[in-house]
Amino acid sequence: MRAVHFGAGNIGRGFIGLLLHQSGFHTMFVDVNKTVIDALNERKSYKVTLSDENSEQLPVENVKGINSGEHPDAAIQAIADADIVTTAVGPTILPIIADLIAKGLQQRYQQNKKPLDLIACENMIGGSSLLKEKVFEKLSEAEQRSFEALFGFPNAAVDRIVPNQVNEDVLAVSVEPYYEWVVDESQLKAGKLNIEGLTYVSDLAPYIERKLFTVNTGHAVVAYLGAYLGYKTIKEAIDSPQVEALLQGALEESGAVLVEQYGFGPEEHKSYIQKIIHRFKNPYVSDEVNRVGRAPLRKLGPNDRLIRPASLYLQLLEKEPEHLSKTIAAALQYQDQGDEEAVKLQSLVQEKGYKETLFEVSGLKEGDKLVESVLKQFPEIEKLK
Ligand SMILES: NC(=O)C1=CN([C@@H]2O[C@H](COP(=O)(O)OP(=O)(O)OC[C@H]3O[C@@H](n4cnc5c(N)ncnc54)[C@H](O)[C@@H]3O)[C@@H](O)[C@H]2O)C=CC1
Ligand SMILES: O=P(O)(O)OC[C@H]1O[C@](O)(CO)[C@@H](O)[C@@H]1O
Repeated sequence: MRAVHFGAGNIGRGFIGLLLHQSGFHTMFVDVNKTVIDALNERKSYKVTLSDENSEQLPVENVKGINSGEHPDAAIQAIADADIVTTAVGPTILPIIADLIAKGLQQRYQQNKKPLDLIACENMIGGSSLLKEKVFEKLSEAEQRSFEALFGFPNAAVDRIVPNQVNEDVLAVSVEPYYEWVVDESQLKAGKLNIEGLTYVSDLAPYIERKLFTVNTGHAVVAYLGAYLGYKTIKEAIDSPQVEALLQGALEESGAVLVEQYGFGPEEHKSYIQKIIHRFKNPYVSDEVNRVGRAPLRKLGPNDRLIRPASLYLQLLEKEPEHLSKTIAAALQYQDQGDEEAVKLQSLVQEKGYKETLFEVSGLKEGDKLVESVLKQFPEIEKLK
Protein backbone atom coordinates (compact mmCIF):
# COMPACT_ATOMS: atom_id res chain seq x y z
CA MET A 1 0.00 0.00 0.00
CA ARG A 2 1.28 3.46 -0.90
CA ALA A 3 0.77 6.59 1.18
CA VAL A 4 1.58 10.15 0.21
CA HIS A 5 2.03 12.45 3.19
CA PHE A 6 2.42 16.24 2.82
CA GLY A 7 4.67 17.72 5.54
CA ALA A 8 7.66 15.69 6.77
CA GLY A 9 7.76 17.68 10.01
CA ASN A 10 7.15 16.71 13.62
CA ILE A 11 3.66 15.22 13.22
CA GLY A 12 4.39 13.92 9.72
CA ARG A 13 7.43 11.87 10.75
CA GLY A 14 6.66 11.38 14.44
CA PHE A 15 3.01 10.37 14.24
CA ILE A 16 1.38 9.77 10.85
CA GLY A 17 4.51 8.36 9.17
CA LEU A 18 5.10 6.03 12.12
CA LEU A 19 1.54 4.62 12.12
CA LEU A 20 1.56 4.22 8.34
CA HIS A 21 4.81 2.26 8.52
CA GLN A 22 3.51 0.10 11.36
CA SER A 23 0.51 -0.73 9.17
CA GLY A 24 2.68 -1.83 6.23
CA PHE A 25 2.51 1.29 4.04
CA HIS A 26 5.34 2.65 1.90
CA THR A 27 5.22 6.39 2.53
CA MET A 28 6.25 9.15 0.15
CA PHE A 29 6.73 12.40 2.10
CA VAL A 30 6.18 15.60 0.12
CA ASP A 31 7.83 18.68 1.61
CA VAL A 32 9.69 21.85 0.65
CA ASN A 33 12.49 21.26 3.16
CA LYS A 34 15.41 20.06 1.01
CA THR A 35 17.53 18.85 3.92
CA VAL A 36 14.81 16.56 5.24
CA ILE A 37 13.81 15.26 1.80
CA ASP A 38 17.43 14.55 0.80
CA ALA A 39 18.00 12.69 4.08
CA LEU A 40 14.82 10.61 3.56
CA ASN A 41 15.94 9.63 0.06
CA GLU A 42 19.44 8.80 1.18
CA ARG A 43 18.48 6.68 4.21
CA LYS A 44 14.90 5.57 3.46
CA SER A 45 14.33 5.15 7.19
CA TYR A 46 14.42 7.04 10.48
CA LYS A 47 13.76 6.51 14.16
CA VAL A 48 11.00 7.71 16.46
CA THR A 49 11.79 7.80 20.19
CA LEU A 50 8.99 7.59 22.75
CA SER A 51 9.57 10.24 25.45
CA ASP A 52 9.21 8.35 28.72
CA GLU A 53 11.45 6.54 31.19
CA ASN A 54 12.18 3.76 28.66
CA SER A 55 13.03 5.93 25.60
CA GLU A 56 11.96 3.11 23.28
CA GLN A 57 13.12 3.61 19.68
CA LEU A 58 10.76 2.65 16.88
CA PRO A 59 12.09 2.24 13.33
CA VAL A 60 10.21 3.77 10.40
CA GLU A 61 11.19 2.16 7.09
CA ASN A 62 10.14 2.19 3.44
CA VAL A 63 10.02 5.99 3.32
CA LYS A 64 11.12 8.35 0.56
CA GLY A 65 10.64 12.01 -0.15
CA ILE A 66 9.74 14.45 -2.93
CA ASN A 67 10.80 18.08 -2.81
CA SER A 68 7.63 19.58 -4.27
CA GLY A 69 9.37 22.90 -4.96
CA GLU A 70 11.86 21.15 -7.26
CA HIS A 71 9.82 18.20 -8.55
CA PRO A 72 6.10 19.03 -8.58
CA ASP A 73 5.48 16.46 -11.35
CA ALA A 74 6.76 13.65 -9.13
CA ALA A 75 4.33 14.73 -6.37
CA ILE A 76 1.46 14.83 -8.90
CA GLN A 77 2.24 11.29 -10.07
CA ALA A 78 2.56 10.05 -6.48
CA ILE A 79 -0.98 11.30 -5.77
CA ALA A 80 -2.23 9.58 -8.91
CA ASP A 81 -0.78 6.28 -7.64
CA ALA A 82 -1.54 6.57 -3.89
CA ASP A 83 -3.81 4.47 -1.67
CA ILE A 84 -4.15 7.32 0.84
CA VAL A 85 -3.09 10.98 1.00
CA THR A 86 -2.54 12.69 4.36
CA THR A 87 -1.25 16.11 5.37
CA ALA A 88 0.31 17.72 8.46
CA VAL A 89 1.57 21.03 7.12
CA GLY A 90 -0.34 23.55 9.26
CA PRO A 91 -3.76 25.12 8.52
CA THR A 92 -2.31 28.11 6.66
CA ILE A 93 -0.38 25.86 4.24
CA LEU A 94 -3.42 23.81 3.13
CA PRO A 95 -4.45 26.44 0.53
CA ILE A 96 -0.86 26.45 -0.78
CA ILE A 97 -0.67 22.67 -1.39
CA ALA A 98 -4.19 22.61 -2.90
CA ASP A 99 -2.92 23.35 -6.42
CA LEU A 100 -0.58 20.36 -6.48
CA ILE A 101 -3.26 18.11 -5.01
CA ALA A 102 -5.80 19.26 -7.62
CA LYS A 103 -3.29 18.41 -10.37
CA GLY A 104 -2.62 15.03 -8.74
CA LEU A 105 -6.34 14.23 -8.70
CA GLN A 106 -6.71 15.34 -12.34
CA GLN A 107 -3.86 13.00 -13.32
CA ARG A 108 -5.41 10.18 -11.26
CA TYR A 109 -8.76 10.72 -12.94
CA GLN A 110 -7.12 10.46 -16.37
CA GLN A 111 -4.96 7.47 -15.51
CA ASN A 112 -7.00 5.15 -13.29
CA LYS A 113 -10.19 6.76 -11.86
CA LYS A 114 -9.60 4.95 -8.56
CA PRO A 115 -11.32 6.37 -5.45
CA LEU A 116 -9.09 8.02 -2.86
CA ASP A 117 -9.40 9.59 0.58
CA LEU A 118 -7.36 12.65 1.54
CA ILE A 119 -7.08 13.36 5.27
CA ALA A 120 -5.80 16.65 6.68
CA CYS A 121 -4.22 15.98 10.08
CA GLU A 122 -4.12 19.53 11.39
CA ASN A 123 -5.16 21.20 14.65
CA MET A 124 -8.40 22.69 13.41
CA ILE A 125 -12.08 21.97 12.95
CA GLY A 126 -12.81 20.95 9.37
CA GLY A 127 -9.23 20.69 8.08
CA SER A 128 -10.03 18.22 5.28
CA SER A 129 -13.14 20.24 4.34
CA LEU A 130 -10.95 23.33 3.96
CA LEU A 131 -8.51 21.35 1.83
CA LYS A 132 -11.38 20.11 -0.35
CA GLU A 133 -12.73 23.65 -0.76
CA LYS A 134 -9.30 24.91 -1.85
CA VAL A 135 -8.71 21.93 -4.20
CA PHE A 136 -12.17 22.27 -5.76
CA GLU A 137 -11.54 25.98 -6.46
CA LYS A 138 -8.88 24.77 -8.94
CA LEU A 139 -11.25 22.46 -10.85
CA SER A 140 -13.78 22.96 -13.63
CA GLU A 141 -17.45 22.39 -12.82
CA ALA A 142 -17.43 19.11 -14.74
CA GLU A 143 -14.35 17.95 -12.81
CA GLN A 144 -15.97 18.93 -9.53
CA ARG A 145 -18.99 16.72 -10.33
CA SER A 146 -16.87 13.70 -11.24
CA PHE A 147 -14.39 14.13 -8.40
CA GLU A 148 -17.17 14.48 -5.81
CA ALA A 149 -18.05 10.82 -6.28
CA LEU A 150 -14.47 9.53 -6.26
CA PHE A 151 -12.40 11.57 -3.85
CA GLY A 152 -13.23 11.86 -0.13
CA PHE A 153 -11.93 14.49 2.26
CA PRO A 154 -12.84 13.08 5.69
CA ASN A 155 -12.14 15.39 8.60
CA ALA A 156 -9.89 14.15 11.38
CA ALA A 157 -8.66 14.84 14.89
CA VAL A 158 -5.00 14.19 15.68
CA ASP A 159 -3.53 14.24 19.13
CA ARG A 160 0.12 13.66 20.02
CA ILE A 161 2.51 16.21 21.53
CA VAL A 162 5.59 16.46 19.36
CA PRO A 163 7.83 19.34 20.45
CA ASN A 164 10.48 21.06 18.34
CA GLN A 165 13.32 18.62 17.83
CA VAL A 166 16.82 19.18 19.10
CA ASN A 167 18.40 16.01 17.70
CA GLU A 168 21.56 16.17 15.58
CA ASP A 169 19.94 13.65 13.23
CA VAL A 170 17.55 15.70 11.06
CA LEU A 171 15.12 12.80 10.70
CA ALA A 172 15.02 11.51 14.27
CA VAL A 173 11.98 12.60 16.20
CA SER A 174 10.97 12.27 19.86
CA VAL A 175 7.27 12.10 20.64
CA GLU A 176 5.10 11.59 23.70
CA PRO A 177 3.89 7.97 23.90
CA TYR A 178 0.17 8.92 23.85
CA TYR A 179 -1.65 9.37 20.54
CA GLU A 180 -5.14 9.52 19.10
CA TRP A 181 -6.11 9.70 15.41
CA VAL A 182 -9.85 9.81 14.72
CA VAL A 183 -11.35 10.04 11.23
CA ASP A 184 -14.93 10.80 10.10
CA GLU A 185 -16.03 7.64 8.27
CA SER A 186 -19.11 9.30 6.79
CA GLN A 187 -16.94 11.19 4.29
CA LEU A 188 -14.88 8.23 3.03
CA LYS A 189 -14.92 7.45 -0.69
CA ALA A 190 -12.27 4.73 -0.95
CA GLY A 191 -13.40 2.98 2.23
CA LYS A 192 -11.75 2.11 5.51
CA LEU A 193 -8.06 1.26 5.48
CA ASN A 194 -6.44 -0.99 8.00
CA ILE A 195 -4.23 1.55 9.76
CA GLU A 196 -3.14 0.57 13.25
CA GLY A 197 -4.05 3.32 15.71
CA LEU A 198 -6.59 5.05 13.43
CA THR A 199 -10.18 5.03 14.73
CA TYR A 200 -13.09 5.65 12.36
CA VAL A 201 -16.17 7.33 13.87
CA SER A 202 -19.55 8.28 12.41
CA ASP A 203 -19.65 11.67 14.18
CA LEU A 204 -16.31 13.47 14.57
CA ALA A 205 -17.59 16.66 16.24
CA PRO A 206 -17.40 15.48 19.89
CA TYR A 207 -13.90 14.07 19.35
CA ILE A 208 -12.37 17.05 17.57
CA GLU A 209 -14.00 19.60 19.87
CA ARG A 210 -13.09 17.71 23.04
CA LYS A 211 -9.50 17.45 21.84
CA LEU A 212 -9.16 21.01 20.52
CA PHE A 213 -10.90 22.60 23.51
CA THR A 214 -9.02 20.58 26.13
CA VAL A 215 -5.54 19.70 24.81
CA ASN A 216 -5.07 22.74 22.63
CA THR A 217 -7.01 25.17 24.81
CA GLY A 218 -5.09 23.98 27.87
CA HIS A 219 -1.72 24.15 26.13
CA ALA A 220 -2.56 27.67 24.88
CA VAL A 221 -3.34 28.75 28.47
CA VAL A 222 0.08 27.51 29.62
CA ALA A 223 1.86 29.08 26.62
CA TYR A 224 0.23 32.53 26.61
CA LEU A 225 0.03 33.06 30.37
CA GLY A 226 3.46 31.44 30.71
CA ALA A 227 4.93 33.82 28.11
CA TYR A 228 3.16 36.75 29.78
CA LEU A 229 4.80 35.83 33.09
CA GLY A 230 8.22 35.47 31.45
CA TYR A 231 8.56 31.68 31.23
CA LYS A 232 10.35 30.12 28.27
CA THR A 233 9.40 26.47 28.57
CA ILE A 234 6.11 24.68 29.14
CA LYS A 235 7.66 22.92 32.11
CA GLU A 236 8.67 26.20 33.81
CA ALA A 237 5.24 27.65 33.15
CA ILE A 238 3.21 24.69 34.38
CA ASP A 239 5.39 24.37 37.48
CA SER A 240 4.12 27.81 38.50
CA PRO A 241 1.12 27.34 40.84
CA GLN A 242 -0.47 30.47 39.32
CA VAL A 243 -0.36 29.05 35.80
CA GLU A 244 -1.54 25.64 36.94
CA ALA A 245 -4.55 27.19 38.70
CA LEU A 246 -5.41 29.20 35.56
CA LEU A 247 -5.06 26.07 33.45
CA GLN A 248 -7.38 24.14 35.72
CA GLY A 249 -9.90 27.02 35.70
CA ALA A 250 -9.83 27.40 31.91
CA LEU A 251 -10.31 23.67 31.36
CA GLU A 252 -13.25 23.68 33.75
CA GLU A 253 -14.79 26.43 31.60
CA SER A 254 -14.20 24.71 28.26
CA GLY A 255 -15.18 21.42 29.95
CA ALA A 256 -18.53 22.84 31.04
CA VAL A 257 -19.21 23.73 27.39
CA LEU A 258 -18.23 20.25 26.19
CA VAL A 259 -20.37 18.54 28.83
CA GLU A 260 -23.31 20.78 27.93
CA GLN A 261 -22.93 20.39 24.18
CA TYR A 262 -22.00 16.75 23.80
CA GLY A 263 -23.29 15.16 27.00
CA PHE A 264 -19.91 13.84 28.18
CA GLY A 265 -20.30 12.62 31.78
CA PRO A 266 -18.96 15.35 34.11
CA GLU A 267 -16.82 12.85 36.07
CA GLU A 268 -15.52 11.20 32.89
CA HIS A 269 -14.62 14.65 31.55
CA LYS A 270 -12.86 15.60 34.80
CA SER A 271 -10.59 12.60 34.46
CA TYR A 272 -9.98 13.41 30.77
CA ILE A 273 -8.82 16.89 31.88
CA GLN A 274 -6.50 15.41 34.53
CA LYS A 275 -5.05 13.01 31.96
CA ILE A 276 -4.29 15.93 29.63
CA ILE A 277 -2.66 17.98 32.41
CA HIS A 278 -0.56 14.93 33.26
CA ARG A 279 0.58 14.77 29.60
CA PHE A 280 1.56 18.47 29.68
CA LYS A 281 3.74 17.68 32.72
CA ASN A 282 5.60 14.77 31.09
CA PRO A 283 9.16 15.45 32.33
CA TYR A 284 10.63 13.65 29.30
CA VAL A 285 9.06 16.12 26.84
CA SER A 286 10.96 19.36 26.54
CA ASP A 287 8.65 21.92 24.91
CA GLU A 288 8.78 25.69 24.48
CA VAL A 289 6.08 28.28 25.03
CA ASN A 290 7.00 29.72 21.62
CA ARG A 291 6.08 26.50 19.83
CA VAL A 292 2.80 26.00 21.65
CA GLY A 293 1.91 29.70 21.32
CA ARG A 294 2.97 29.91 17.65
CA ALA A 295 0.67 31.61 15.14
CA PRO A 296 -1.44 33.67 17.62
CA LEU A 297 -3.62 35.19 14.86
CA ARG A 298 -4.82 31.70 13.97
CA LYS A 299 -5.22 30.73 17.61
CA LEU A 300 -7.32 33.85 18.29
CA GLY A 301 -9.60 33.00 15.36
CA PRO A 302 -13.39 32.62 15.84
CA ASN A 303 -13.45 28.80 15.70
CA ASP A 304 -10.16 28.14 17.40
CA ARG A 305 -9.20 26.99 20.91
CA LEU A 306 -9.82 30.21 22.86
CA ILE A 307 -12.58 32.34 21.34
CA ARG A 308 -14.98 29.51 20.53
CA PRO A 309 -15.09 27.83 23.98
CA ALA A 310 -15.15 31.25 25.69
CA SER A 311 -18.05 32.45 23.49
CA LEU A 312 -19.96 29.21 24.00
CA TYR A 313 -19.41 29.39 27.76
CA LEU A 314 -21.03 32.84 27.83
CA GLN A 315 -23.85 31.62 25.61
CA LEU A 316 -24.57 28.24 27.23
CA LEU A 317 -23.57 28.79 30.87
CA GLU A 318 -24.43 32.51 30.93
CA LYS A 319 -21.33 33.22 33.03
CA GLU A 320 -18.08 35.01 32.32
CA PRO A 321 -15.26 32.69 31.25
CA GLU A 322 -12.81 34.41 33.55
CA HIS A 323 -9.85 32.08 32.95
CA LEU A 324 -10.28 31.88 29.18
CA SER A 325 -10.64 35.68 29.09
CA LYS A 326 -7.38 36.03 31.02
CA THR A 327 -5.70 33.77 28.44
CA ILE A 328 -7.11 35.82 25.54
CA ALA A 329 -5.83 39.01 27.22
CA ALA A 330 -2.37 37.40 27.54
CA ALA A 331 -2.51 36.09 23.96
CA LEU A 332 -3.20 39.62 22.68
CA GLN A 333 0.05 40.68 24.37
CA TYR A 334 2.05 37.69 23.06
CA GLN A 335 5.39 38.61 21.50
CA ASP A 336 7.87 36.54 19.51
CA GLN A 337 10.09 38.27 16.98
CA GLY A 338 10.65 34.95 15.20
CA ASP A 339 6.94 34.37 14.63
CA GLU A 340 5.43 36.24 11.68
CA GLU A 341 1.90 36.16 13.16
CA ALA A 342 3.08 37.39 16.58
CA VAL A 343 4.89 40.30 14.91
CA LYS A 344 1.77 41.12 12.88
CA LEU A 345 -0.40 40.89 16.00
CA GLN A 346 1.76 43.40 17.87
CA SER A 347 1.83 45.79 14.92
CA LEU A 348 -1.99 45.63 14.82
CA VAL A 349 -2.05 46.37 18.56
CA GLN A 350 0.30 49.35 18.06
CA GLU A 351 -1.86 50.68 15.27
CA LYS A 352 -5.37 50.02 16.63
CA GLY A 353 -5.18 49.12 20.31
CA TYR A 354 -6.31 45.87 21.95
CA LYS A 355 -10.05 46.19 21.46
CA GLU A 356 -9.95 46.82 17.69
CA THR A 357 -7.29 44.14 17.29
CA LEU A 358 -9.51 41.67 19.11
CA PHE A 359 -12.39 42.55 16.75
CA GLU A 360 -10.17 42.07 13.74
CA VAL A 361 -8.62 38.72 14.69
CA SER A 362 -11.54 37.03 16.45
CA GLY A 363 -14.55 38.21 14.50
CA LEU A 364 -16.10 39.50 17.76
CA LYS A 365 -18.11 42.71 17.52
CA GLU A 366 -18.92 45.75 19.65
CA GLY A 367 -21.45 44.65 22.25
CA ASP A 368 -20.26 40.99 22.40
CA LYS A 369 -19.98 40.16 26.08
CA LEU A 370 -16.70 38.34 25.56
CA VAL A 371 -14.98 41.58 24.49
CA GLU A 372 -15.93 43.24 27.76
CA SER A 373 -14.86 40.15 29.71
CA VAL A 374 -11.41 40.08 28.03
CA LEU A 375 -10.77 43.81 28.49
CA LYS A 376 -11.64 43.46 32.18
CA GLN A 377 -8.87 40.88 32.60
CA PHE A 378 -5.98 43.10 31.41
CA PRO A 379 -5.46 44.74 34.85
CA GLU A 380 -6.25 41.42 36.58
CA ILE A 381 -3.43 39.50 34.89
CA GLU A 382 -1.06 42.36 35.60
CA LYS A 383 -1.52 41.58 39.30
CA LEU A 384 -0.08 38.09 38.64
CA LYS A 385 3.34 39.54 37.74
N1 LIG B 1 3.46 19.16 16.87
C1 LIG B 1 2.37 18.72 17.49
O1 LIG B 1 2.44 18.30 18.65
C2 LIG B 1 1.05 18.68 16.81
C3 LIG B 1 0.81 19.32 15.63
N2 LIG B 1 -0.41 19.17 15.02
C4 LIG B 1 -0.69 19.81 13.77
O2 LIG B 1 0.09 19.19 12.74
C5 LIG B 1 0.41 20.13 11.73
C6 LIG B 1 1.91 20.13 11.53
O3 LIG B 1 2.54 20.50 12.74
P1 LIG B 1 4.04 20.13 13.06
O4 LIG B 1 4.36 18.81 12.48
O5 LIG B 1 4.23 20.37 14.50
O6 LIG B 1 4.78 21.28 12.23
P2 LIG B 1 6.19 21.20 11.51
O7 LIG B 1 6.58 22.60 11.24
O8 LIG B 1 7.12 20.33 12.28
O9 LIG B 1 5.87 20.47 10.13
C7 LIG B 1 5.26 21.08 9.04
C8 LIG B 1 5.96 20.61 7.79
O10 LIG B 1 5.25 21.12 6.67
C9 LIG B 1 6.22 21.47 5.70
N3 LIG B 1 5.68 22.39 4.70
C10 LIG B 1 5.56 23.74 4.78
N4 LIG B 1 5.09 24.22 3.61
C11 LIG B 1 4.91 23.16 2.79
C12 LIG B 1 4.45 23.00 1.45
N5 LIG B 1 4.07 24.05 0.71
N6 LIG B 1 4.40 21.75 0.93
C13 LIG B 1 4.78 20.67 1.66
N7 LIG B 1 5.23 20.76 2.93
C14 LIG B 1 5.29 21.98 3.48
C15 LIG B 1 7.35 22.08 6.52
O11 LIG B 1 8.56 22.16 5.79
C16 LIG B 1 7.40 21.11 7.69
O12 LIG B 1 8.28 20.03 7.44
C17 LIG B 1 -0.16 21.46 12.21
O13 LIG B 1 -1.42 21.65 11.67
C18 LIG B 1 -0.29 21.27 13.73
O14 LIG B 1 -1.28 22.07 14.28
C19 LIG B 1 -1.39 18.39 15.53
C20 LIG B 1 -1.21 17.72 16.71
C21 LIG B 1 0.03 17.82 17.42
O1 LIG C 1 0.02 23.00 16.35
P1 LIG C 1 -0.62 24.29 16.75
O2 LIG C 1 -2.06 24.38 16.42
O3 LIG C 1 0.17 25.49 16.36
O4 LIG C 1 -0.59 24.34 18.32
C1 LIG C 1 0.33 23.72 19.10
C2 LIG C 1 -0.45 22.60 19.70
O5 LIG C 1 -0.20 21.36 19.10
C3 LIG C 1 0.07 20.43 20.05
O6 LIG C 1 1.40 20.19 19.87
C4 LIG C 1 -0.56 19.13 20.03
O7 LIG C 1 -1.90 19.11 19.84
C5 LIG C 1 -0.23 21.03 21.33
O8 LIG C 1 0.92 20.83 22.04
C6 LIG C 1 -0.42 22.49 21.11
O9 LIG C 1 -1.61 22.82 21.69
